[in-house]
Order: sequence, then C-alpha cells, then structure tokens
Amino acid sequence: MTGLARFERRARELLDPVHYDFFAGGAGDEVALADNEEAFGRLALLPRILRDTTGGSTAVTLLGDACEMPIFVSPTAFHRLAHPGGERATARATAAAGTVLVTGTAATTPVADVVAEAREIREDATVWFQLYLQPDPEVTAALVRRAERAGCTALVVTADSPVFGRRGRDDRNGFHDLPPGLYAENMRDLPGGADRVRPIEMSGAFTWEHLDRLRARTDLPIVVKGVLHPEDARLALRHGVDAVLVSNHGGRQLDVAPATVDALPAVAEAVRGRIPVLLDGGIRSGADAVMALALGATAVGVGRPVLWGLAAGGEKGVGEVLELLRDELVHTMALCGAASPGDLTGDLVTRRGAPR
Ligand SMILES: Cc1cc2nc3c(=O)[nH]c(=O)nc-3n(C[C@H](O)[C@H](O)[C@H](O)COP(=O)(O)O)c2cc1C
Ligand SMILES: CCCCCCC(=O)C(=O)O
Repeated sequence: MTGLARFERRARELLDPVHYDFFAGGAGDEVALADNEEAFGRLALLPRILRDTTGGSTAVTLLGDACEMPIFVSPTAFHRLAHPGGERATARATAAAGTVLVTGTAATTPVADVVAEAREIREDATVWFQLYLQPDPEVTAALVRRAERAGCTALVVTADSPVFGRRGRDDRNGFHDLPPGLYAENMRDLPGGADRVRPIEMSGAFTWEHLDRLRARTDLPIVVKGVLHPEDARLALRHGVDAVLVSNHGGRQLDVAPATVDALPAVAEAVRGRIPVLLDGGIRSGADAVMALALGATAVGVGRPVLWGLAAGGEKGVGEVLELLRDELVHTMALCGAASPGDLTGDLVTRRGAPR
C-alpha cells in the first residue's frame, strides 16, 4: 500500500469505530465526500520538459507568514479523540514541517496551549484560528481575543455551516457528544454562560455584515472558509477579506456541493490574484496538491490525512504524513518542470482522456 492510504488503514485499526466514523464520515449519502477525491482522479498533469528545476523551492508566503510548503493543516475538531497527544502533537509536527496549522473553536486543547506547543518546536511557528461565529457576539469576541492573545496570526471564519450537516454515520452510531473528560476547550469559561464549557452553536443568521463587524474588531487577517460560488468570492473581496478558502467542509455539510477542485477555477477567476485562494477537500497526494495549485490555489489544506497520521502515530504520525506530502509535491513538481509553486499554471492540467 503506497502513500497516505496506509495511515488511514492503521487509524481504522486503532480507533474506536464510532470515532473513526466521526472523522471519516460526511453528510447525507457522502456524495461530496467521495467526489472531492474522485475529482482529482478525473484530472491529469501535462508536464513541461527541459526546464531547469534544480535549486527550486516549495516555499510560499501566506498572509505574511512564511511557509515552507503550500500545504497546510486544515481545522478539524477533537484531536484528542484521535490520540491522547491531540492538538499538541499536531502542533509540534506541523511546526516541525514548517507549515501553517489551523486550530479552532472545536479543538480539545486551548488555543494558547496549541500555539505554545508549536513555538516550542519553532519560535516562528504559524498557527491560525478557525472561528465559528457565535450567536452571542460577546462569545465571538472572547474567542477572537483568545486567539489574538495566544499569538494566532489569522482568523479562518467558517461560513458553510448555517446548520450542522446531517451525518448519517454519527446518527446511526448515536455519536453526538464528546466522551467524559474531553471538551471544546476554547469554549470554556466564556461570557454569559452558566456552563463552564459552552456548546458551539450554528446559526443561519450570519451575513457579510457580521464579517464587517469582525473586520472592525480585529487587525488579524481574515480568511473566509467555505467559498464555492464565484459571486461569494467577489463579495469577500468587497468586504475586505484577506483570503478565501474553497471548501465544502470535507463533504460534511451540503452533500450535493461540487468537489472543491471543480469549484476552484471559477473562484480563482473571480478573485484574479487579488487575494490568496486556498483550497481543501480530497487532497490525498502531492500530485493532488500540484493540480490544485496549477488551477489557481496559493496553498491547499489537508484535514483527514492529518487525523489519520495522528491516530496512527501521534506527533510522529502527523510528521510522517506531512513529510510524505512534501516529498510527493517536490517530486511531482520536478516531473512537471516546475521549480517553484509559481511555475504551476493552468495549462498543466487537463481532463484525463481528453484530447489536447
Ligand atoms: C473530523 C473533521 C472535523 C472537522 N472539523 C472542522 C471544524 O471544526 N471547523 C471547520 O471549519 N472545518 C472542520 N472540518 C473540515 C476541514 O476543515 C476541511 O474542510 C476538510 O476536512 C477538508 O477535507 P479533507 O478531510 O478531505 O482533507 C472538519 C473535517 C473533519 C473530517
Ligand atoms: C456543534 C459541533 C461543533 C463541532 C464542529 C466540528 C465540525 O466542523 C465537523 O465537521 O465535525
């Protein structure tokens, strides 16, 4: 078994099946979940030859943060369900890989501890904070303050969850709560709640105005996560957003959403290079990353592969997953005649089986 698949297999062997299903599963019939990966299989790379690729680099700058490769760790909930090391282990491995970790509202480790752990490995480690806007603005403000004080350098606002996706596996397994002792730690001791750990609330009431308010409240760059429609990318630009993240939440929200790599070109076209376009969903190899970069992404995120690495081997497992992706990325870039991510252009991507 090659590539990342062995990490998933090991994770499946080790995890409680109910927790494996929570991580692996998607919404509804899991159409979007499957399509995210299958869409990459419908594409091929058309390599260029006789281009000097020696002395190349995979480095990119993301919202002012130096990043050794254009592959970052997307926010996923509840890392301590995958491994006792949880987000701390993920933070250490991601920092060692020199890339961005997006921790978030549903982390089972407080954001301050995640950043401290990453910075123990590397003092300039980059951690961004994924924010679920909360109906109580004081709670949202407190989460933002927590992220700022911890040293996060960007906010990633998840906008694809006005309601929680219907996850059939979790319904069948009766999995709707964390086991005793695990909490969404960033929701602890927030204003206005009698409970020490408030539940994360989804709300359909949010609009672009809420982003404007957030913009006014923080100096941190804001990434909007869950952009699929090009008109929303244009709105994001108009509302002063610093980057968009093309995402369908790993197929966990709208089950009939398009695969992210299929939605990417129209979003990139709408943005026309004015802000970075990020993408996640279905990236399972360095070649997938190369395709998305060529189609207009500045960087790509991985969700489940990191969870499989974490479950399989804690910090070491996450490190192995990120190094494997980096190695495949470098190799594929070289075979395509690309010395740096900037050399990856749309003409390198074709439909499998399509005549040129
Ligand atoms: C178990 C799990 C938990 C997730 N939790 C969050 C979350 O708390 N916030 C968020 O914005 N996205 C969350 N996501 C979505 C990821 O950020 C990302 O969009 C998705 O995993 C990318 O697809 P991939 O898993 O195919 O790489 C989660 C995804 C998974 C699989
Ligand atoms: C209301 C529960 C919040 C946890 C959200 C985790 C998440 O986004 C996911 O996809 O699962």
